Amino acid sequence: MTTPQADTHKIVVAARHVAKTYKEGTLRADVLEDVTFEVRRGETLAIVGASGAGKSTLLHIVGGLDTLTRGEVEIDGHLMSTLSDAQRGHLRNRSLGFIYQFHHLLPEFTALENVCMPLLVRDTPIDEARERASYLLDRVGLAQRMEHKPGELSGGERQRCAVARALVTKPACILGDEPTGNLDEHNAAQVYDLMLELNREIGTSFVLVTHDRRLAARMDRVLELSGGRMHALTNQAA
Ligand SMILES: Nc1ncnc2c1ncn2[C@@H]1O[C@H](COP(=O)(O)OP(=O)(O)OP(=O)(O)O)[C@@H](O)[C@H]1O
Repeated sequence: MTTPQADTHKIVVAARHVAKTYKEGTLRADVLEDVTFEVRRGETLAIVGASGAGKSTLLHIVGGLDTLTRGEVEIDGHLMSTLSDAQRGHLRNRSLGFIYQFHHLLPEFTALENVCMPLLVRDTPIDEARERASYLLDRVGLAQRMEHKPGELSGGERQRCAVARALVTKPACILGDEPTGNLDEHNAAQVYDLMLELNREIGTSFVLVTHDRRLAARMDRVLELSGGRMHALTNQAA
């Protein structure tokens, strides 16, 4: 079995010369001009940048949720552009996990059911799904909250549940768009602690978009998106 430390040279996400232009009638916005970056197995990367710089657009493209105008994206060794829609969907489900600013948990299901869901849709036997989901909920400090529905959890607890749900399939990389943007400083730091702990334990890479330079500085590398391009920043606390 591959240990988290092994194979750290493997590239799990690569964006090469990615460009994105939005066109609506005569309006044209060149949001991404030439974006290139790579993420290695187990690496944590923060993407910062001004509002409107194109961070969410980039994450959507990398996650296969939006199309690019030019360039290419490779996930876990597969070039997205060479895949059919079904294959792309399959790759996304198998290799990527997503965490958003708002948890997107299903309100009518318990925390345990929410975390089991990504495994059940892949036909994992229910007992195995429950065991894996319970383990992760325990790891994010929700062992006593598994039977609670999202409405019965605090904001921080809901976000920790979303972290467990994103990691339950052991994806190669998690993409997070302001995953703690809705939390106060204390809860945001706690969720980052957990993500970094689980990153070390499971070996899943993280690419997180954040406005918070201090949280960004806790990642292995920080890249700034500006002028439609990526710029490496020295990683030091703000
Ligand atoms: N579907 C769309 N059609 C046209 N323009 C869009 C569309 N989606 C985003 N844009 C524009 O692309 C630019 C980048 O938007 P994006 O949401 O990627 O920025 P961001 O860096 O994530 O910003 P923020 O930090 O405020 O969330 C913005 O100017 C936005 O108005």
